[in-house]
Amino acid sequence: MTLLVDIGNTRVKWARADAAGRPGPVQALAHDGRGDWVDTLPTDFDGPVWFATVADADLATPLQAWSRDRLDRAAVEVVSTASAAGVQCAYARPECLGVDRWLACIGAFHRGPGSVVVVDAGTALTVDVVDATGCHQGGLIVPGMATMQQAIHAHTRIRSQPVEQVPDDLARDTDTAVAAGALHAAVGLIERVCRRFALDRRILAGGEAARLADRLEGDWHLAPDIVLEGLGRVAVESAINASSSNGHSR
Ligand SMILES: Nc1ncnc2c1ncn2[C@@H]1O[C@H](COP(=O)(O)OP(=O)(O)O)[C@@H](O)[C@H]1O
Ligand SMILES: CC(C)(COP(=O)(O)O)[C@@H](O)C(=O)NCCC(=O)O
Ligand SMILES: [K+]
Repeated sequence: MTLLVDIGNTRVKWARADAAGRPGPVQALAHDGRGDWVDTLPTDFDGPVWFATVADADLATPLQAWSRDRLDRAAVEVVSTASAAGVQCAYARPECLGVDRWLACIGAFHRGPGSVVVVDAGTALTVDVVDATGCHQGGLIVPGMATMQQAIHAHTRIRSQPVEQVPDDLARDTDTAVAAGALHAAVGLIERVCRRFALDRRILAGGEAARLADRLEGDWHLAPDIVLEGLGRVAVESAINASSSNGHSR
C-alpha cells in the first residue's frame, strides 16, 4: 500500500492506494499556506509516498521531511511529462501544464472509453479534453468561483456575502449578483467547451464541484478523487519502469 498526496493551492488531498494504484477514501484539508497538515497523514502503509503539487515549494518540503523522518523513505514527486499511462500531453512544454490537470486527464482517460472532458473546480477552475486515443487536446484556466468573488472584493468596494440559493435568473441584490455571476461564468465556460467538442464522457472534480453539478446540462460524473486516480496510475507505471530498468542493468 502507498500514500497518494495532491497539494492544491487551497487544500491538500490524500488517500492510501492499493498495489494497482487505486485510491481508497479521500481526505482533504485546507493548508492555509502552512505545512503542519503533514501531522494528520496516516503512517499505516508500507510503500512510498507519491505526491504532486501545484502550490508553493514550501508546502512540499514538510512532506518530504515527514516521509524521511517518520517513514524512513523518500517521498516521490510526480510531474507533468510528454506522455504517461497512455495519455499524450498537448502542451509543447509539458512541464508547464499543471500536474493536477495532467493527472486528472490520466485519471479521466482510464475511467472509461471514448473522449472525455474533465473539469476541476478548485482555487482555479480548469477544463481539459482528452480524445478517445488518449491525446490531450488542451484546456482552459479561469479563477474558481470563490476566487472570482475574491477578485471582485480585491478590486472594488463590494464586500458581498455568500448566498444559500443561487438563482438561475438575474439577481436583484449584490450578494446574489456576485455569487450567481461566478456560478454562471463557470457554467457558461464549461457548456461552451462541451458544445465545441464531441464528448463521450464528462467528469467533474474539485472542492466546488457539488455547487456546479446540478447546474450543468448532460450527464456529469462526480469524481472527487480523479487527480489521485491519475497519480496512482503514474506511480504504478513509474515503479514498474524503475524495476524493469534495474533488472536490465543487472
Ligand atoms: N473545507 C474547505 N476549505 C477550503 N475550501 C473549501 C472547503 N470546502 C470546499 N471548499 C471550496 O473548494 C475550493 C478548493 O477546492 P480544491 O479542489 O481543493 O482546490 P485546490 O486543488 O485548488 O486546492 C475552495 O476554493 C472553496 O471554494
Ligand atoms: C491552473 C492551476 C493553478 C490549478 O490549480 P488548483 O486550482 O488545482 O490549485 C494549476 O494547474 C497550475 O498552476 N497550472 C500551471 C499552468 C498550466 O496548467 O498551464
Ligand atoms: K483546479
